[in-house]
Order: sequence, then C-alpha cells, then structure tokens
Amino acid sequence: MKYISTRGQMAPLEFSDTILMGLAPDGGLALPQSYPQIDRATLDAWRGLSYADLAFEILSLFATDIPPADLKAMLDRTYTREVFGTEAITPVKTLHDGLKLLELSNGPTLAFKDMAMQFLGQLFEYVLAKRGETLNILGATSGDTGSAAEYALRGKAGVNVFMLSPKGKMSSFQRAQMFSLTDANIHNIAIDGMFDDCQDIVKAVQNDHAFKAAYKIGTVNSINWARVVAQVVYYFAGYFNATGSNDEQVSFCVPSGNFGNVCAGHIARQMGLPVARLIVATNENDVLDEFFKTGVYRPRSTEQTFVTSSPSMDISKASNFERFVFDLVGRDGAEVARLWSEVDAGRGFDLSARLDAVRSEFGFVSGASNHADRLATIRQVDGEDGVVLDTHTADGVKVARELRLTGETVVCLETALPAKFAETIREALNREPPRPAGFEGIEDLPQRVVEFGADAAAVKSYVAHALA
Ligand SMILES: Cc1ncc(COP(=O)(O)O)c(C=O)c1O
Ligand SMILES: N[C@@H](CCOP(=O)(O)O)C(=O)O
Repeated sequence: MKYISTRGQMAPLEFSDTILMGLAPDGGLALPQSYPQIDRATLDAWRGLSYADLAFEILSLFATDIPPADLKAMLDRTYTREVFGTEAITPVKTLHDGLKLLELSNGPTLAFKDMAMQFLGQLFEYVLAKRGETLNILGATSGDTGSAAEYALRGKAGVNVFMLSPKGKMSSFQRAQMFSLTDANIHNIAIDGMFDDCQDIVKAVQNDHAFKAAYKIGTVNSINWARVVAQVVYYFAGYFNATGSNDEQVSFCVPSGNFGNVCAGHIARQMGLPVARLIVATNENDVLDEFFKTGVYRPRSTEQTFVTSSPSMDISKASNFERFVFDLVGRDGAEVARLWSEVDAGRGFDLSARLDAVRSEFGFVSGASNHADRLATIRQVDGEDGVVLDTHTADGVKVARELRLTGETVVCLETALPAKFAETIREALNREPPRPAGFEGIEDLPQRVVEFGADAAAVKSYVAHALA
C-alpha cells in the first residue's frame, strides 16, 4: 500500500515514510492510494477476534512495509488490559433507551487519543531504531492530544516533544496532566491564542522544509496518518460489540473538532463496514455542523472561536476535513489545493452542489450542542442510567438522541472521562466526577511551561535553542 497527498503533488510513499513525514511536502495530508475493501467473508472471520488481533488484520492492510511479525508484536504490546483496563479494550455500554456508548477513554490519559497514540509511540520507537534516526515532535493540542502524546513518548530515546496548547483554555486537569511532567524530552509551550493558532504554527513549521529537515520535525497530531488509521480499528470493534451479526447496520455519532475521529469512521465505512450514517456532533464551534447542513465551509477566525465547556472541540479549522473533501471531490488533488488556497486566504468554499453525495454516498449528517444542552444531558444520563458523561461525550449523546431514526442502532463515541472536566461536572451534578486511581492531587504538582504569542518564528527559535 502506497500513500499520496490530498493536494496531489507527492510521489507515492511507503507507510513508514508517511508516518515520519507529517504534512506532505505540498502542504496536504497523506491518504492511501485506495481504501482496502473488506468483503463479507473477511468481516465474518474478524467477528470475535481480540482487539489486538483485529488491529493486526486491519493495520496489516495499510502498514505493508512493516514485517507482519514486528507489527503483531507492537500491537500485542499496545492493546492490553494493563494499558486499557479491560480485555475488550473498547467495551460498549447500552443506555436505557438503547443508545450505545463505545468506551474509548480507559487508557493512560483518559481520552480516546490514547487509542492511537499508544500505538504511535511503539511505531516511532520501532521505525527510528531500524533507521538509526531521531525525531523531534512539534504538536498542537486543545487538551487531549498533548497529554496522550507526552505520556506515550515521555522518556523515549531519540524523541523530543514540543507541544503547543492554547494558553488558559484547557481544563485544570488537562493542564496539570501535561505541565506536571518533568521528563527532559517533554517541552510544553502555551500559546496566546486558540487551538487553531497552535495548529497553524505546526503547519507553518511543517511547510518550512529547510527547518523541518534540519531539526527532524515530525508530528503526533492527526496530520499523521498512523493516528487516523489506528482509530479505524475501533469502528470495526465497536460494530462487532454493538451487533449480533454482520447483517446489521449501525450509525456512529462522533463528537468532532479536528475531524480526525470521524474521518477514521469515514474510512471504515469506505472499506465496507456496514455503517448507515456518520453523525457529526459539534459544540458551539459549529463550522462542521454548518458544512454538513449547507455544503458551505466557512472556517472562523480566532476571535470568532468560542471558549466552551467542551474545550477539546474548540476548533474552527478542522484539519482532517481536507481528507474527507479529497474523497468528496473524486480524489482530485488540484481541486483540494484550490479549495485550501481559499481557506488559507481566510475565506471558505461552497460545495453545496455536492451535498446530496455528502449524505447519500458518504452517509454524513450533523448536529450541534451548547453549554445548556451539555449540562442537561450530563444530568439526564446520570439520573436515568447512573453514568457520568464527560462534556464532549455529552455533546455526542445530545446530538445522537436528536437525530436517531426509529429502529436505528446508534453508537456514540465516548471521547474522554469526566474527571478531565470537573469544573463542568460540578456545575451539572453538584459533585465531583469519579477520579481514576493515580490522578489524586495532580493539580497541586509543580508545573513547567513556557509562553509565547501566536508566532511561528518564536516557536522555531525556541525549538532550535532547546535542541542545540
Ligand atoms: C475529548 C475529545 N472529544 C472530541 C474531540 C474531537 O475529536 P476530533 O478532533 O478527532 O474530531 C477531541 C479532540 O480532538 C477530544 O479531545
Ligand atoms: N482535540 C484535540 C485537538 C488535536 O486533534 P488531533 O486529533 O489532530 O491531534 C486535542 O485534544 O488536542
């Protein structure tokens, strides 16, 4: 399997090259030349596999330049009860009204990012050791990618992590998770701006080819294809857990920000997983909801982006949306490059002529949730089912209940645990959320972070100095 760029100007690459590359040299995102197709016999053979074995079956279709035994060993080390808390790895919980929750947040940092990041940590170590290379990660986080990456890569030889986060916008738990790490290879940088400013800096540095090569800059964001493909696995696992046979269809409802999670669902559907609809749930930052309702993509500026109580989704320029649009426009890289030149110029684009295909061919619909909805949903699910949702999952449950059709099986992705967002849980339930063992008093630990304006040059100079 070889990888191409959404902007059409990259010579096909192998999987391992793609994961070290980050952004493609033409500014686009890597995707496979085609999606492997899963027939019914294969789907039948996969039902009942352990998570690690299922991950091996799926990832071996994509990571074709890694010897199968090596890939299997990495996956067996990653998807264990010790790391993810249960044998099932991603168990499904059913609420009283039949809505299902796919638990993705039982890993080391309590958010779904661990699902892919724990594997990416193994993958980096493996590929870098094979090549005798080192890598310096420059990442952007709105709260969860940062801690997942830092926990997966802390103390690893040959890897440094420089993580940009929006100053003062994450929850106190998220800040503590990242800023209390003392490992020498972890560098936290708070940026005066929103997540989009952080991601813009990451992309600007990726597009400075001389700097990128000189300082061996890589990425852990969903820019990195390995992040997305590892997330494809839990759509298959969730489907098998939520159904009794492969004759059934399910719909997935996905709390969305940077569009990486639901992009993996789109890929699973393109591979042939029996997915009826992909329901995109946004918070008050509803750029994606607007697109899926109108076909118009209108990214907002930092000033127009709200700080909300589901802060990890405070995103107005969804990076992976480009991967979906590539498929939507018939994999025409020149057209994607043209559309993103509009985005880069601060404008958007209008694909309303393709809205029928968005719904009928690709199965996308959407809805939005706000602070009041979030509080009401957290209270309702706590009262009726005794389950405390985190604020992002609450956005998903609200939208799933609003859009669910009669007889439709909907699986809502649980993207974080409530302990990460205690401020809002207290507001909703007037009590503390359950806190998993090992995180007691984390907010009281000393914190280590430097601060900059939204300035790529300042970040580059900090990275260069730290690596000197
Ligand atoms: C808890 C949580 N929920 C939802 C999202 C949205 O996921 P995505 O950016 O993949 O759309 C994120 C971060 O991205 C998150 O951290
Ligand atoms: N919500 C994310 C934002 C970054 O998303 P990614 O999937 O591209 O890494 C976060 O929590 O940091």
